[in-house]
Amino acid sequence: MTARTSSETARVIPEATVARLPVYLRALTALADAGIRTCSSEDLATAAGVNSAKLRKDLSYLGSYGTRGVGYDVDYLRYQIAREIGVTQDWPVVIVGIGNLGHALASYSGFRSRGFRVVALLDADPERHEEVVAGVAVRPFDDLDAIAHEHAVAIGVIATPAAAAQDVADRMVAAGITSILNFAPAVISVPDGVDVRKVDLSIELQILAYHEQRKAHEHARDEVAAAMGGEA
Ligand SMILES: NC(=O)c1ccc[n+]([C@@H]2O[C@H](COP(=O)([O-])OP(=O)(O)OC[C@H]3O[C@@H](n4cnc5c(N)ncnc54)[C@H](O)[C@@H]3O)[C@@H](O)[C@H]2O)c1
Repeated sequence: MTARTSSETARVIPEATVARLPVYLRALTALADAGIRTCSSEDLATAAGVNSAKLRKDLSYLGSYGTRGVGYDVDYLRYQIAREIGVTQDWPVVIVGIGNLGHALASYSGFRSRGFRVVALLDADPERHEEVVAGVAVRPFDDLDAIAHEHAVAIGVIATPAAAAQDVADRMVAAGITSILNFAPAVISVPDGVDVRKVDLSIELQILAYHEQRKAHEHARDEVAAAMGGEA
């Protein structure tokens, strides 16, 4: 998604910082759940898995600098980040394609606790209609327009096969949806003003495979070097 601006100050936050804000929010929630009221930037950086200089720079975009010797107030920083991301408000979401992945997404309780309310599950297959997943009935895909308008839906999730993804995206855009989370392995085009985020776990696995391969090469090289050192 594009960088958000706060309604109060209209600052533009770099995209890389925006991507880390939810990580800080999750880390702060864990600290708050553990009863921790204040934390240093080092504590928070460790909990979030980033370095503390980067964390301080990121939080400075929110106008949050902490208090010298005290650190950050956990609850207040949570509120500031949640407000910046926009999760202090309720976001109605529709999920299209209620197969294996759609079921898993629809059943995930973590969306609601982060401010995302699944208002509808839609599928083109009549055999899926009237099934209820996590308390929400699966409805015909053709109901998208009516539902999007009724609930002022801004965010749509695509969990259909790749071949259907562009058509689903077009229908979402026509229904007034301006942010799309696409799980289908397809590149979709959307008009200006519509944000698309793509999630592809197989790409993440391939990145890990690359690192595994590099580690294996380094290990083999070290072994050869050790063997040659032993011969000398
Ligand atoms: N991004 C990831 O990491 C990731 C992980 C797993 C699966 N996927 C992708 O997610 C998608 C769904 O996978 P799945 O295993 O749930 O598939 P699935 O076949 O179990 O479910 C797909 C559902 O989409 C529905 N559908 C098909 N065309 C439609 C249309 N035009 N409008 C509305 N609904 C439609 C089908 O009826 C079906 O219920 C696939 O594209 C798959 O490649 C992505």
